Amino acid sequence: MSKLFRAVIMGPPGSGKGTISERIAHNFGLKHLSSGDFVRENISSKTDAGVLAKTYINKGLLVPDHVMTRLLLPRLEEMTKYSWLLDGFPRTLAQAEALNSSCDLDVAINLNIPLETLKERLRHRWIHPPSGRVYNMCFNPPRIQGLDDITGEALIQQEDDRPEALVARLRHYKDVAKPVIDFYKAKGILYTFSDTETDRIWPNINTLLSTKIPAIQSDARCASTR
Ligand SMILES: Nc1nc2c(ncn2[C@@H]2O[C@H](COP(=O)(O)OP(=O)(O)O)[C@@H](O)[C@H]2O)c(=O)[nH]1
Ligand SMILES: Nc1ccn([C@@H]2O[C@H](COP(=O)(O)OP(=O)(O)O)[C@@H](O)[C@H]2O)c(=O)n1
Repeated sequence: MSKLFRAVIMGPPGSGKGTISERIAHNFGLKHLSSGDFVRENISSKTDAGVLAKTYINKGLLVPDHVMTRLLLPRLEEMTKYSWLLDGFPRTLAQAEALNSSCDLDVAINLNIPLETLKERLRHRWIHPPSGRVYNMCFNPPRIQGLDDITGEALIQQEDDRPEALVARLRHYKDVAKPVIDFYKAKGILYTFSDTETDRIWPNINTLLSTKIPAIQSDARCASTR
């Protein structure tokens, strides 16, 4: 049987994980699994995990490991036939270890973006919650201001992108990410990309994945979930 491709993409809030994941999903035909979207779906449908998660997100904190793994791992079990890219999970060493016991990763992409760039981007980030589509009023604005390109529905700014929650999120990210980065470095699968622009990072990621993915059988591929 041919091998499926499994990757994670890590980086602080605003580092471009969602933007780059969409490009990867589109170019390489992987499933893009966004942990942030899973959390938001659970919040909207008011599941127990969603109600609990919301109390942390509103404070700019990470959702506890046991809640995140309970949300995420069952979704991965539904994906055993597919190649996928997991965006935003793991965020902590405990999550990385839980993931490690359920599957073998091929690549861990780590986005290293300066703090000032992150702050600036998130100030301008607007999303369309039902689809998870992400816009930026400067970098990729919607065709009509304030409205989603596909549905014409209103865009919103997420509570946790507001400046009060943002600084706490960014600080917390740094503390918890270091052991995860070290974990993947020790496994020899860590690839770090540093720049202020997604468009400069993207060609390097594209080249890396082109060397890793061709071996995958075409019927194991599938379109992005979005
Ligand atoms: N100015 C600028 N904005 C970007 C760039 N890359 C992504 N963005 C925007 O920055 C925000 C954060 O990107 P996103 O992909 O949501 O990051 P994530 O939080 O890591 O998933 C979004 O509004 C993106 O449209 C870039 O190179 N330049
Ligand atoms: N592994 C994860 C993933 C998301 N989350 C929470 O869900 C929020 C939204 O996730 P996201 O990946 O869309 O957003 P960013 O924080 O990258 O902008 C995060 O800010 C965290 O509060 C978490 O706590 N742990």
